Amino acid sequence: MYINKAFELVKWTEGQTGMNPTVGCVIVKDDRIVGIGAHLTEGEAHAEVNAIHMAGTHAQGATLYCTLEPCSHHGKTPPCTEKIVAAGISKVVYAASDVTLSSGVSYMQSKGIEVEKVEDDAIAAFYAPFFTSKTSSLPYVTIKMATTIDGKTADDESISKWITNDKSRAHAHQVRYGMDAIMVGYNTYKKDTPTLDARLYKDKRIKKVIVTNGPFVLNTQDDNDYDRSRLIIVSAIDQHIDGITVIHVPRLSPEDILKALYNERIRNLLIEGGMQTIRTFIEAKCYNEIHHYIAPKLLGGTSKHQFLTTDTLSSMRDMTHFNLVSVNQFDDDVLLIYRKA
Ligand SMILES: NC(=O)C1=CN([C@@H]2O[C@H](COP(=O)(O)OP(=O)(O)OC[C@H]3O[C@@H](n4cnc5c(N)ncnc54)[C@H](OP(=O)(O)O)[C@@H]3O)[C@@H](O)[C@H]2O)C=CC1
Ligand SMILES: Nc1c(N[C@@H]2O[C@H](COP(=O)(O)O)[C@@H](O)[C@H]2O)[nH]c(=O)[nH]c1=O
Ligand SMILES: [Zn+2]
Repeated sequence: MYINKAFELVKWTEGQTGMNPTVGCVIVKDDRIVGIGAHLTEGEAHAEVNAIHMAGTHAQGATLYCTLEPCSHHGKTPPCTEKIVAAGISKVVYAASDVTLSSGVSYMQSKGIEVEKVEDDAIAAFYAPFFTSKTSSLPYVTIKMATTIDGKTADDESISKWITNDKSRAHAHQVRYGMDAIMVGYNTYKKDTPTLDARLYKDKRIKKVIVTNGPFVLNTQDDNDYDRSRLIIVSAIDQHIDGITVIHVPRLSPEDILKALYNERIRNLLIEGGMQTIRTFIEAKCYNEIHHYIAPKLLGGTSKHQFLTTDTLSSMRDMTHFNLVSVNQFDDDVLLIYRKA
């Protein structure tokens, strides 16, 4: 139960720790919370250190609950395990193992601290993108699309607002909130001038990435009211645009685009379309999850704006399989979340 309180702190501070994971920590003594802490800013104190600071002398003999295994390495700050020992904590409970760093568990145990790992599916799922990205040095890629039941993403005039209902779109904003960047193809940018923010959460931090063969020209609407520092243009041609980050990726392959975005400190990437862009990432197998919102509507027509068309039809033998992760319902809409099998 206290581990869930530590996870609440993670949800409050999600998205503000740059390349570091968001971590929450609660210190409990005699069934009373004596310290709480979160990692608030990259380069500054870790969650455990903030919680220990708050607990003061109450940390002596207390149990520390942390969403992530306490670190044991000298990074931008000293190891939390040393602070935990020095503070006199007698038990540490954590949920997610830090697979990218050497473990501090045996060090804490050697100092007489009881250490327990609890299994928590929600916390494990929360950290999976972080560790996947850190071990691959590529962003964790979520592809999102909103379609009718016949798989259409826009009408004949390329208008797509709106296929899904308000609740689905509010959920999509919640997903956006956890992202470092949202990417669309140039056609979607030209057609929609999407804001690609999590405005329901008053979030202005997420980068907006547009992929183009170039040259890129800013839409009038963006020219007037857009914070240019949020824009990243991934372009096949070298181009300079005042106040905007333009990354030159000559071949524009999904692999090269992802490497370039990781170098821009993007760990968690949402690709929102359009379907030409999504197709190149699906065909190159450059994604980790697919979020498919389906509205109970039909648009009909041929292959135009069909969410996925490919040159060849797979055989039963070599078709792509997915694992269904979850099914969510928003009034009449559904959201299916898949991962590669
Ligand atoms: N329902 C939904 O979920 C969504 C619907 N939409 C709708 O989809 C429509 C637009 O989709 P669509 O026409 O498929 O286009 P896209 O938005 O996918 O844009 C395609 C263009 O992006 C550039 N591009 C993207 N990736 C690459 C790459 N890897 N290599 C080279 N160029 C790349 C190229 O532009 P260029 O060569 O010109 O530089 C390409 O022609 C709009 O009507 C929009 O409203 C969009 C998003 C989501
Ligand atoms: N049409 C459609 C979506 N479309 C996506 O949302 C973008 C607009 O985002 P914004 O300008 O931030 O509100 C649009 O360009 C496309 O990427 N999303 C959905 O959840 N449901 C929908 O029916
Ligand atoms: Zn630490």
